[in-house]
Amino acid sequence: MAHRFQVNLRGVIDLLSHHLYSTPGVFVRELLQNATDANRARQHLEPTHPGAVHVELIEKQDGGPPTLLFRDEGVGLTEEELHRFLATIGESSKREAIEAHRADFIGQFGIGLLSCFMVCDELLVVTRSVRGDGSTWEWRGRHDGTYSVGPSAHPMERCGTQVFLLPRPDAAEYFTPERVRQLILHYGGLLPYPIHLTAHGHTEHLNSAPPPWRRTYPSAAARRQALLAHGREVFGMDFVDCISLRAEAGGVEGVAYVLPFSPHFNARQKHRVYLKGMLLSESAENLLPDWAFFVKCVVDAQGLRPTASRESFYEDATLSRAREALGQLLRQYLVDLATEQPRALQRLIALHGLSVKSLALDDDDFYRLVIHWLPFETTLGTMTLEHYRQESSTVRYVNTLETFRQVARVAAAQGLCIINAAYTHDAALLEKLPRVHPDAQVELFSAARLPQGFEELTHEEDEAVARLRRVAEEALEPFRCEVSIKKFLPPEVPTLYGDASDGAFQRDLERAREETDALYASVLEGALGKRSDEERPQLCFNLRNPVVRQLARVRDTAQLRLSVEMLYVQALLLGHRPLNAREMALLNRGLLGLIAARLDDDEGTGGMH
Ligand SMILES: Nc1ncnc2c1ncn2[C@@H]1O[C@H](COP(=O)(O)OP(=O)(O)OP(=O)(O)O)[C@@H](O)[C@H]1O
Repeated sequence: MAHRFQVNLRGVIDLLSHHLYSTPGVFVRELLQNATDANRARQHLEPTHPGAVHVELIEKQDGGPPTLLFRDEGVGLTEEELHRFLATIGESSKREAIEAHRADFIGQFGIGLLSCFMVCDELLVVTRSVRGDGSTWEWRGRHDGTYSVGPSAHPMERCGTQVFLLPRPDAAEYFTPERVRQLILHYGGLLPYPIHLTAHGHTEHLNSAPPPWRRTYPSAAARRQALLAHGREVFGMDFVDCISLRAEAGGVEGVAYVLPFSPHFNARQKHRVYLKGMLLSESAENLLPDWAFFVKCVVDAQGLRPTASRESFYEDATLSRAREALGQLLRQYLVDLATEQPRALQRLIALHGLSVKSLALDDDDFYRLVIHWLPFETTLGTMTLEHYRQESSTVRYVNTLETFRQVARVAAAQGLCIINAAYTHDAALLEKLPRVHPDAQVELFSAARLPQGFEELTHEEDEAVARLRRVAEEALEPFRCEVSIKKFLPPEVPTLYGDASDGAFQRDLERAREETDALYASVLEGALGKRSDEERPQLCFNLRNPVVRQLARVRDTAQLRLSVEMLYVQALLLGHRPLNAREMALLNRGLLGLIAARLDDDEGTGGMH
């Protein structure tokens, strides 16, 4: 025999309140939404019906928390509908509506009314249907899952529905006039039907003004001021600029605000989104393309679908078309800035360079428009690509921070401009340059090439450093590092360590070999074995440096070797390259050697008293 599932209502309410809804206050949203949907459904039958929502706090004689009443003049419910739609979780009349009308409703899941049980133990619905025989019916539902239906002792004069909420003592805070007013404005401030609130004998029309982007203004400047003021009110910050949004797909309308600070890379902004005038979420993330993280939006959508929690939009084809259209508007904003207000664009790039770079990477036309405005860090300071290309026909860049650190000082002293493209998107943007501007030359710069431009030694100098060269070659042979001695600027730099672009990779391989087991080591060995002599790293000594000149005169071979080893390790450390085990040992030996030599000196001269 088949049995029916039993649903424990308390459990379901608990589930909703803890996992689906962010706060008990959402019951106001659900009731406003039901009243709005009921008004709409009635307008489908009687197009001239005006529709309104009345909310009232009815004081109790005993001084206890007032009863809250939501009243509409919508379609109402028949006795049969009360049983079907109110007593069955997941049943919704809106799902049955014909396709053309279904999209007009906000509700669709048949669970919204349950949210009332987060703040009350008993719910009374009194209703008179436009489709019924004129009688008034009552449905009384309780949090324990029981309900009763019967004819009402208080017949309604007009069709519509009244929902009475009898507060639970611990939820009394939701039943004060201030709180109800604030919740109505928060969730329903943009709803298309007038919402009236009556409390202490006073009635107020709460949503009299249309949303700021739909109002008319005497001038574009007045509109901009009003929209920025709205942004300040909603998000509590002063935005740099505002961009009007409108997308046919999903019927989206609203404003995007340009953030006054640089957000984290790819930090998805939380947008305030309304669905048919009802606040859906203050933290919707999926509305804009990923690159557009420089704006925060307020939008109202007529044709997007909510998720069951109502707190974001459902990912479907319409949402993706809407996202695409909104992205186009933001792109157009940037294009207009580039062509009409380049200074404003530069200010925006200074704040939101990452967003702009990210879009330029995906979009060739936009790239062409903005690439020359984009700033890059170079060995000669930060400059735009336009500035760079005025100075040098070939764009040279390095793609790791280590290489940049290694070459920056020396390259700058030679007047060589090299871009640090280790930042997000920079290397990819530069590599794209010749594709978009065929005359541009772009080159990945290798630190090993830097010494090629250094001044060669004279014959006498060459002879004077012969010993230094020999000792250095022997000392660095175990590290497969070659030695050269030249003259370069600045004189304060004693050595420059340079390797080909894959040098760092080779060093990583060597370090990995030290740290892995035999089997894996043999695999790495294969990779290392392929390395040719041309790829060997090089330590270039600078004879302009006083220490190096002094070294050339040192007679004691052991002392000379120790100094060379220390300069080698120092050069690696300056490039922020991790040391391998042998290099660590070298550093330790060198430091201890220097300390010992210093102590010997002190003892010799009677340094300790
Ligand atoms: N004010 C009202 N006037 C007429 N019918 C109503 C009213 N409130 C609720 N109903 C009926 O009760 C049903 C269930 O309402 P409920 O709020 O639980 O779900 P829903 O609005 O259909 O969907 P959702 O869970 O998405 O809100 C509705 O589909 C509607 O038929």
